[in-house]
Amino acid sequence: MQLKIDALSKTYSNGVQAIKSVNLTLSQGMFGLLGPNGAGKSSLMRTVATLQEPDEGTIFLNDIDVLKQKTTVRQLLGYLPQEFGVYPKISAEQMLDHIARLKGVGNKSERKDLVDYLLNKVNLYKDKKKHLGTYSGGMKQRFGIAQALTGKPKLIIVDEPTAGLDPAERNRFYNLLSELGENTVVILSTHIVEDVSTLCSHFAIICSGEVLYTGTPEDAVQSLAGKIYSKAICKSQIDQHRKDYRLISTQLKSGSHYIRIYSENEPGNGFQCSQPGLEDVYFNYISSKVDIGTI
Ligand SMILES: Nc1ncnc2c1ncn2[C@@H]1O[C@H](COP(=O)(O)OP(=O)(O)OP(=O)(O)O)[C@@H](O)[C@H]1O
Repeated sequence: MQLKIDALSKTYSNGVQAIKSVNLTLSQGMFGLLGPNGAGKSSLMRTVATLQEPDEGTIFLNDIDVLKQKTTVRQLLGYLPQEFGVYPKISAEQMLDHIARLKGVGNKSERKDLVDYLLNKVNLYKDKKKHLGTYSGGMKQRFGIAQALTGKPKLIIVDEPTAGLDPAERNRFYNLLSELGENTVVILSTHIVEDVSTLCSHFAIICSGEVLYTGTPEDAVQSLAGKIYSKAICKSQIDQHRKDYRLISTQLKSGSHYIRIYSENEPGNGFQCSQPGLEDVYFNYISSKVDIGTI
């Protein structure tokens, strides 16, 4: 399976250009689409999920023309949108049964087996009779994955699934997502760097509708080796350092302000060379587009 996006653009009627000539090629496995709020991730996801039209460009899933063969794509698609509404007075079991029926599983016992299998997979089997309205945020997200997996999808899109989950539930969710990549293209849209470093073999950084980087997390981090420097400073010195250096992030740790800068050469002035991380890669690209103080 391969998903190929070429020269995709979208401008909304209010004039916001949410996608700017995006080119991306995704193979099977987990692909992270990383970007700050408003980067255009959901616009891109909705377009790939056949829910909105671009102004220009093409998307192919193998030889299927995604923008033209919508019904074919929908049969192969599992989608967990950012805003995943549930019917509060229906149990998980009833809802999944209904979704399986909509996805064409007509035989009742086959459907029951499928629903049980999926609920077991997302660790909700024991809660299957509970109304969805009583589920916690993490349980709802796991249910969202179960519904996205109904019908053996070849393309799975999960849009910011870990936002708002506590660390334990996020871990549970990571484990679940890590199993999805085999034989499918999985696109995970997120603004959380850890989501990408934990799960994704490939990723892209997107900001203001543009793809700024695409590759593996390892290569991205390696490209910054020996170029990230850090030091602790007073808050009042931040603005001056912002002027003097290419400041890529500031962090408050135990009451002290730590800054990280990108520099091709040894900057002196008390800076220590620091091991780069994926967060540095992210901020390094994003800071070229937006004021990191606003991220
Ligand atoms: N239906 C719409 N009409 C007009 N503008 C829109 C619409 N949907 C999104 N936008 C704008 O397009 C830009 C990209 O938004 P989008 O939701 O795709 O980004 P995102 O990366 O998913 O952000 P977030 O993480 O906040 O959801 C933003 O400026 C947003 O305000």
